[in-house]
Parts: sequence; structure tokens; C-alpha cells
Amino acid sequence: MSLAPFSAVLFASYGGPDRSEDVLPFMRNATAGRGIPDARLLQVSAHYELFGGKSPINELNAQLMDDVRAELLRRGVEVPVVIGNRNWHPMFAETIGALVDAGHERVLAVATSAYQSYSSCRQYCEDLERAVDGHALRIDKLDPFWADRRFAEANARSLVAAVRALRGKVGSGQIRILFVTHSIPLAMDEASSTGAPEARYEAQHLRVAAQTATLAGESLGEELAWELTFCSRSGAPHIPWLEPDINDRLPEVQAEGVVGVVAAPIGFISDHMEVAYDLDTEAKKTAADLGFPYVRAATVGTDRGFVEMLVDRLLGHAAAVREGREAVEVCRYSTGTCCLSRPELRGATR
Ligand SMILES: CC1=C(CCC(=O)O)c2cc3nc(cc4[nH]c(cc5[nH]c(cc1n2)c(C)c5CCC(=O)O)c(CCC(=O)O)c4C)C(CCC(=O)O)=C3C
Ligand SMILES: [Fe+2]
Repeated sequence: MSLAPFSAVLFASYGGPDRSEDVLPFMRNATAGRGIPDARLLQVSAHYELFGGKSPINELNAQLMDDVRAELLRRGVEVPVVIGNRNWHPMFAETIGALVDAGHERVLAVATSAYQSYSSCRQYCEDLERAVDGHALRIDKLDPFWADRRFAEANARSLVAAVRALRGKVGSGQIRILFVTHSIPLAMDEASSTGAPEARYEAQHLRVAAQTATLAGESLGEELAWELTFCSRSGAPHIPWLEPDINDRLPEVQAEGVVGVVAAPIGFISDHMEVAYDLDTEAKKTAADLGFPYVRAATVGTDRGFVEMLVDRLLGHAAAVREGREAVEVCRYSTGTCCLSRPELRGATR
């Protein structure tokens, strides 16, 4: 196996603070030019402070990278696997500077984000492009992997465990799976992927949710009732974002006679702050206040099948480039048809 013509793998992630002093500077980077009200900034900073100012994201990325590095080695591929972030150190520019200094000319990037939208895909491409500008280094970014069956299989394994845990608490009554993802502005959803309704960010999640529920239901021998909910809405109140918020749905679902819920965060690949705060702190408390049994399914994290999927996709892209084949692309950023750019979105939201 070979990663040629690429000589390194770059994990492209969001970034997060490791200590209290870094929370506000990180928040300023994350919200620069985004029209996020100051009140929201302080509110989210407080979420980080609840965890001592330390985001879980950096350690979780490091664990995933260790497993990807080991799986590459198992297949005879020994290359540096490095991290670069959009909003906190090491920033893309710092990591790319180090790669250039070490003599790398072609690097393969993979974003720690499964879906296509401006925030989860194109913004990574744009920021990477800006960071390589002027350097003799070329970066290919792997396409978003939400449609890969193995991503749904990994999510289904987590869901099976969570449903079993919930059944242990509530017995045989009617339960509901609340799949959860990061809300985005409606205008960003409409501009995501090709913009066709069936290809958008929300529709991508509905497909992953349906497949995950079907696979988990088959293992469990029960049909799972599910719906898609959202978390982490920000921005000004008058701008519409994807709904419903999971906290708003919890009392409604309980009123429908459901005896317990599983929150299954298919929108995130690891237990970073949105999961630690929005789900494990906030939604969990909402459910507890209602006396409504609530179990949170694991994110895919370092699930073995998920790691193998990432490595297959890295090696598959390299082979396609060597053989002069167009990889099967779902992201058409390179041809200008994936996710409208930020200025166009701005016009649409404000
Ligand atoms: C789609 C999506 C993902 C998933 C894809 C991906 O993983 O990239 C994601 C991930 C993440 N978002 C994160 C943190 C933040 N996101 C913010 C703000 C925003 N996110 C948005 C979208 C997304 N965000 C949007 C549309 C905004 C509004 C501002 C804008 O239009 O850009 C803000 C500002 C405060 C606030 O407004 O909440 C913060 C601090 C962290 C780090 C967590 C940690 O530290 O563990 C991670 C992984
Ligand atoms: Fe975010």
C-alpha cells in the first residue's frame, strides 16, 4: 500500500482551547466577522469554563490520529499524520509552514467533519487554500464521508449499545431515537452541497439517520422510531436556523407517551464541547428535570470500522490520483458547485 504522491496526512479540525486564558481568544477567532452577538460569545465561553477552560477536542483528535497512524502502519504506510486547526493552535498556517520546512510537496487532508455545508466543508477548503498560498505545497482534501455506509455502521454500533442501556432502565415501552446534529442557518442549509433539496446538509443527516436506525434496528430485532433534532444554535435570534432544538423536543416527545429517549449525535465524530455541554450537560438536565429517561449514544470516536474507513479513503484517494482517475466525488468545491461561499451566504442571511 502506498500514499504516494502524498507524503503526509493532515487532520483538519476546528480547534479548541486547552486552558482558561485561551477561551476568549479562541472564541474571537471562531466568530470573527460572523455577526455572533457578544452575549452568545460569553455564554459559550462559560460552557468551556465549566470544563476548566479545556475543550476535549484536541485530545480526541490525537487519539483518532494515533489509531489512523497505526492502521496506516499496519498496511505498510509510514507517513507523518499531523493536526492543523481553523480556529486554534496549531493553526493551518503553522502546520503547513512546518510541513513545507520538512520538504513535503503534496499532503492529503481529511476534515474531522462528516457533512457538506459551508461551515463543515467548504470553509475548511478555503482556509487550507489561504494557508498554502505562496508555498510550494499542494493539499488535496478528502471529500466528506457522511454517505459512506461504514460511517452509518459505526453509528449503528453505538446506537445498539445505547438502546440496550435505555431498555435496561425503562423496560419494553415505546422509546424514541433523537438523532442530533449542529444546527446551521437555514440559508447555509439551502446553499449546502449542490443546493438541491435532497442533497443538502439536513437531507444528508436524514439519510445517515435512516440508515443508522435501520442497521441498529436489525441488530436489536426491533423497529426504532426516530427523528432528527439540532443543538448549538447561535447567531442573531431573527435569523432562522435548522430546528427543532433537542431541548424543545424532549417535553413534546414525553407528552406523546414515549418512555425514554436516546440522543444519538451523528453530526459529530467525537465527544467535543457540543456533545459535552449541549448534550451531556444541557439536554441531559432538561430530561432529568422532566423525569424523562435519557441515554446518550457514543460518537464514532475511534471505532475500529470508522478508523479503517478513513484509512481506506485516504489510500483510495492516493491510488486514484496515481492512476489519473477522478475520485468519486461528493464535494464539488473544486469545480465551484459545492456550498455557496460565505459572502453569498451573508447576503442571504442579513
Ligand atoms: C456545522 C458545524 C460543525 C460541525 C462540523 C465541524 O466539526 O467543523 C461545527 C463544529 C464545531 N463548532 C465548535 C465551536 C464553535 N462553533 C461556533 C459557531 C458556529 N458553528 C457552526 C457550525 C458548525 N460548527 C456555525 C454555523 C456557527 C456560527 C458561526 C459561523 O457561522 O461560523 C462557535 C462560536 C460560538 C457559537 O456561536 O456557538 C464555537 C465556539 C467546535 C469546537 C468544539 C470544542 O471546542 O470541543 C466544533 C467541532
Ligand atoms: Fe460550531
